[in-house]
Amino acid sequence: MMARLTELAATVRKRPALRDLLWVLALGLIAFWASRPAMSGEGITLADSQILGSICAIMVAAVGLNFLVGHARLVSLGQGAFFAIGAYASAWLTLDGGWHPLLAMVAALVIAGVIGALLAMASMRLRGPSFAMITLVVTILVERILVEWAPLGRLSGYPNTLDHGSGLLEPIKVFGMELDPPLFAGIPADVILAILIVLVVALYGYRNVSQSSWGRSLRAIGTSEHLAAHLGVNVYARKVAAMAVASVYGAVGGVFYVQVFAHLQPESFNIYLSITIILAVMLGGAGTVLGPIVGSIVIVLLQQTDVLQPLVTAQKNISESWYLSTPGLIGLLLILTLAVLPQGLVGGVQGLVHRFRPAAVNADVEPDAGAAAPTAEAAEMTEQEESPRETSGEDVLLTVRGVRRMFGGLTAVDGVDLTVRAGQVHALIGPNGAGKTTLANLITGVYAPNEGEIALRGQRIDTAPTYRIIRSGIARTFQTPLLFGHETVEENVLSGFAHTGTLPFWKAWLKLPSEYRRDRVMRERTAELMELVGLKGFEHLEAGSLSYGKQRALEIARALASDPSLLILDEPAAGLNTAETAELGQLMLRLRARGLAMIIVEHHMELVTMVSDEVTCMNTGSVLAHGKPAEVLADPHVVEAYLGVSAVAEPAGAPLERTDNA
Ligand SMILES: Nc1ncnc2c1ncn2[C@@H]1O[C@H](COP(=O)(O)OP(=O)(O)OP(=O)(O)O)[C@@H](O)[C@H]1O
Repeated sequence: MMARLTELAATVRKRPALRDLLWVLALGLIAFWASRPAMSGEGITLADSQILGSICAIMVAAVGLNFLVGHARLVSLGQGAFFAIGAYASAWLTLDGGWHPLLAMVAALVIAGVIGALLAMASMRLRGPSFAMITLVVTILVERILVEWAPLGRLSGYPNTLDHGSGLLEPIKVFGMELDPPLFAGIPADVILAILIVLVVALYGYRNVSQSSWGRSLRAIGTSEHLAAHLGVNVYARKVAAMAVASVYGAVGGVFYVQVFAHLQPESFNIYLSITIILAVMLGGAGTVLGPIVGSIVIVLLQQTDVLQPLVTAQKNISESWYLSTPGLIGLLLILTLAVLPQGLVGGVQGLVHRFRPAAVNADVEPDAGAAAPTAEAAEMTEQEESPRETSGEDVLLTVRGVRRMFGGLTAVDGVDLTVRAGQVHALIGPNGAGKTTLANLITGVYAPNEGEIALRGQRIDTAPTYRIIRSGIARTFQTPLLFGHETVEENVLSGFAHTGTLPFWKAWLKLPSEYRRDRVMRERTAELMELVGLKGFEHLEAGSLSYGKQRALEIARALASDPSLLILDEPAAGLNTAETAELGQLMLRLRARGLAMIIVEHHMELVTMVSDEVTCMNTGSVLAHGKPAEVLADPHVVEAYLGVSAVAEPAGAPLERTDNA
């Protein structure tokens, strides 16, 4: 029985379409179960309909906020403001504008999305507390506008039959069905059903996005914007889009609210609403798919039912004057939960599952055999690949001409020339502070040169932003590995595909069949890359749990996922032991054999000698020597720059040892 269940689970895991279908079915069943009291003969009580409606409204707003807070790590205290915009705009357009209610609802979402995007454009250069403060101010501002702007003030207490003559609105007619008068409390049965259907659709799209390359791009932004740009993501545009999407989801919550409560008053949309939504995300587990869903249910039940009443009574029995009422108890429970489970309820459970999973998933991997060396298949692949290279070695891929970069009074790179040919490895060496990393940063657009030109295949790239340079065929790794530490090895490699930067939101949301196909291709390629770099069997481990050597291999696999024509490796051997360095050398030779051009910034001279075709030595920002590895490493000026002593005192051609960063 158990074996069958495990087999079944494995089958489901391997079939994404089946898994997604089961997810939607499960959601649908829960929604159906939740709507039954409302649809039964007697009907749902007003109180229960409002609890259910609140759960739906907070849930949809919370999953939208999760894009910002959980994935992109942009803490927004403004989700309540977009909730309010959705509620008021849909009510106002229906009531005062005389719009068809459905059209008014759609327009309300568009208005919220546009306001969200404009706010993002104005504030997205900010991060951390500054961004949170801006969103807090927006929440307060929106509440004040609702209180003080006369046309909206008239909506308070809606439906106000005296002001609007709208005692009983016409039913909404949709697909031949008639929904009971909208915005009118007391007859909410089919309104609840409609809300549940919209909720299931919204959650399905939310899950699709979270698990897609679009979701990965947000997590990349949350980890490091520098990294995200090097994965081909237009960070600014993606943050604006994420804010707009989150705002629309917030507004959907407001639209739900209006339909269920049929009552608008500004106090319902103050800062506590924003706090409730963000708490739902954090309590459930920011960044997880299920977290905000679970968090919303828990927080609304705690706030709106009397589950905590026995605790209040128990305290009162001890002291009539000193006790915590429901809001105080909710606060205390939240603090305790987050103290025990900092990743939230769902995040905490997932963390536990991960802790026990590696042993099972990697039971077939022998720690040292599988871990330290590429598999036999990879070795075989290597032999085939190490046949003569197809590139001529004469095709110029990258040219750097007279590039200069200054930081204040310091010239970090001073008139450097460099040529990298297709399929060749070009090593950049030089003592600490020579300007090597700055040159790599100039090539990938982190800095713009003050003077000079950089061109890839003859096309100038020195004025292009990083994400465009990456998309034109350059990939890189970093001096200190930049990985998604809490995500699996496989997810890290998947984030390297160009799709992370180019997938449109609507395609991620809808997840059309073409996306399933693309996902399968990316996963197959990911498996090949992991085998190539010696990470086979590590797919499901957390990247942060890998050894330093494996982390560097993972960074290389991720960089290779974009299928670059030039790979820049910044000190790939730093922190590796001798065996790991030798393995890295073998990997680089295999990549070179495949025709991949590389720039390697490195201090490890054995590795440089082993893999490079040309070497450029920099010192104090300038090129000191350039040529074949043996010539450059034996150059007395290079020896002197490294050892800090006159080369005359050294025996000619003495092997150069690293003196720094060992
Ligand atoms: N963003 C920056 N702002 C100011 N100074 C910088 C910046 N980046 C680099 N520098 C300076 O530019 C010089 C060159 O630094 P760079 O990191 O390029 O050297 P490097 O050759 O890569 O050294 P290492 O081998 O230690 O990595 C150093 O003096 C450094 O302090």
